[in-house]
Amino acid sequence: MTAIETTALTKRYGDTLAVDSLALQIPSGVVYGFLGPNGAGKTTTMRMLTGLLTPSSGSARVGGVSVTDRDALRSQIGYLPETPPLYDEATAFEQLTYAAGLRDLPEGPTQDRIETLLDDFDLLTDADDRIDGYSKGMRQKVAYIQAVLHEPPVVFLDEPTSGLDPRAAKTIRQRIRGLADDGMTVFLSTHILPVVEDVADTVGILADGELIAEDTPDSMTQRAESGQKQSLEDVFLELTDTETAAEVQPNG
Ligand SMILES: Nc1ncnc2c1ncn2[C@@H]1O[C@H](COP(=O)(O)OP(=O)(O)OP(=O)(O)O)[C@@H](O)[C@H]1O
Repeated sequence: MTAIETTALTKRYGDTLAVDSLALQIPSGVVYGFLGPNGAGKTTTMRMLTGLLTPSSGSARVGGVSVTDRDALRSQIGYLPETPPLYDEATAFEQLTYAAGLRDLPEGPTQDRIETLLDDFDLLTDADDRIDGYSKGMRQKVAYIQAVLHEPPVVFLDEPTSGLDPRAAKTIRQRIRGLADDGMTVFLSTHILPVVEDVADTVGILADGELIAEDTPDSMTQRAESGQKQSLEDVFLELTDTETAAEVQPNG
């Protein structure tokens, strides 16, 4: 089944073409690494795919639901945005219980699941403290749990390891892989390329709102001429270097 499908998806902000006729076909059960330089249009794409921003033109379906059908979309997706929506005055327990309530999750099993997830991220002993006393990494952990609590078929993660210590970052990496292995689809945007190299099944590179490359990490990093491997970072820098790109233009 196709988890994310976009057709000529486009977003303009005045004269700025932020996303330009994007065509994606992402099957269920994969981790899709969505890369691009600053300002490439990644956040704009994710906001359209999560129903937070109306496309200027084109269409998109997530979990079989049109992104314009926001009510139906809510149960299909989880979203960890760059700036997580948390209530500073709430404790982690309260925040997650509230999020579960908004989604009508059954109380008993959900409380157990919240506790298990908090424990997995070493947060259980802090779970009754207010979020305004949390470090950036602790907030990030709560926001991640909130995004996956209802086990949505498709989850969008924007820089999920931001502010996390190496152990917590490793836990998230393993979980991302685990989610996909359980059949969920993970749309992952990050500037930390080794994370993508490690967990992604497919990598898409966006530049100036256009998808300029899409392949498996292995194929992308295999040098066609020499047969040698290069890093995903090298590939990214080569593909998104506008000066190099201009140099290889015919007659350029
Ligand atoms: N609300 C807005 N109003 C006007 N222009 C915007 C708005 N949001 C984004 N843009 C512009 O759209 C383009 C894409 O921005 P976007 O935030 O989607 O990029 P990004 O790939 O997520 O960047 P980053 O990696 O820096 O987070 C940029 O040129 C940006 O200036």
